[in-house]
Amino acid sequence: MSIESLIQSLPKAELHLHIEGSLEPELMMHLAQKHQVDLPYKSIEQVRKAYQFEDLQSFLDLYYLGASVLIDEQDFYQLMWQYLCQCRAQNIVHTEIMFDPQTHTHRGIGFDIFMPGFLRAMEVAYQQWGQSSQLILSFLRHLPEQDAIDTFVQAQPYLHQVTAVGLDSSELNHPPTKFKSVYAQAAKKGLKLVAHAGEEGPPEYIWEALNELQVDRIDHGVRSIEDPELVQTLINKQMPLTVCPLSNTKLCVFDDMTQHNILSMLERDILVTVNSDDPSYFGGYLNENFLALHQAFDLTPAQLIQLVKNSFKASFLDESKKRYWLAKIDEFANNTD
Ligand SMILES: Nc1ncnc2[nH]cnc12
Ligand SMILES: [Zn+2]
Repeated sequence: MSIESLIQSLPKAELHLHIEGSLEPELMMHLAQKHQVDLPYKSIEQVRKAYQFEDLQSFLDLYYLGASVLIDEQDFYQLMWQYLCQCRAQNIVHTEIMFDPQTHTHRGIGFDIFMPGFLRAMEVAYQQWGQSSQLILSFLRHLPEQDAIDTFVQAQPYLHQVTAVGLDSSELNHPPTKFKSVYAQAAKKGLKLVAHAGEEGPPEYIWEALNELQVDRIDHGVRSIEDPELVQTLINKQMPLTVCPLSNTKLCVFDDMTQHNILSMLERDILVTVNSDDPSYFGGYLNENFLALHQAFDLTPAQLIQLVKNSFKASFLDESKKRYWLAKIDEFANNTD
């Protein structure tokens, strides 16, 4: 079987996906028209043309602008539904989805609007084809910690439907330690903890996420390679990194895909996984990320299978489900030798 067919047909998990970053230009333009939101784009082509980024902030500016078209429950339903349909098309059997409440509450759109929309789509996808999905509530790190604490209070009625909390948005000058109290509150409620660290920020931020926030996973973490002691710690702890290759090249974290360090990290036995981050802004969903890695590095089937297995190992699925999918992948790999 070709590696392209293997990428498509292996059952996969995705662990780093911002639902607001899956807003396709078509839906954005449709919702802008529906709600009379004034966007600086006249056509879908113009939206796509605007997606040239020089760093994380230049992307975030357009990402928040795009999210401004999401207003009512049906909009959030449609957004989630379209992503879950992509999961089905790409054979992503389990997904852990980040959402940014403050992006919406700051515009007067509350949890009572977006949560029912997200949850309804997740339920329909589960009923229709058994799609497995979980939610990660992510705090915006460019805002004060008190804002995150207030957001966490607003989230209380929905916490039983949330698996983890996360930390995203502008990384530089907003170290993980800033959010120590709200992470302690989330841990007390039994939530899992993840945080973006070492995307643009220094290895020190990854240390802080580990030691101060006590995270279960690091989102990105590609700058860990600059600190040998940190690398050894990640290996010893088998701390998962949710790496996003197309995102990293689009945001100029690496000059091009051949410079990416995910395969060197894999070789060193760091628990790296492949993810799409914000697929409509970065030019591809999960399979396109694997294909881009294949084009740059000529992936072997063994490397691909290891990366896919890592995503299940690093997931928040219960142990029996993890074992089920890991066995399925082994079975698949043995039958396609
Ligand atoms: N790659 C990324 N880094 C930080 N915040 C984000 N929000 C959406 N995508 C993000
Ligand atoms: Zn991200």
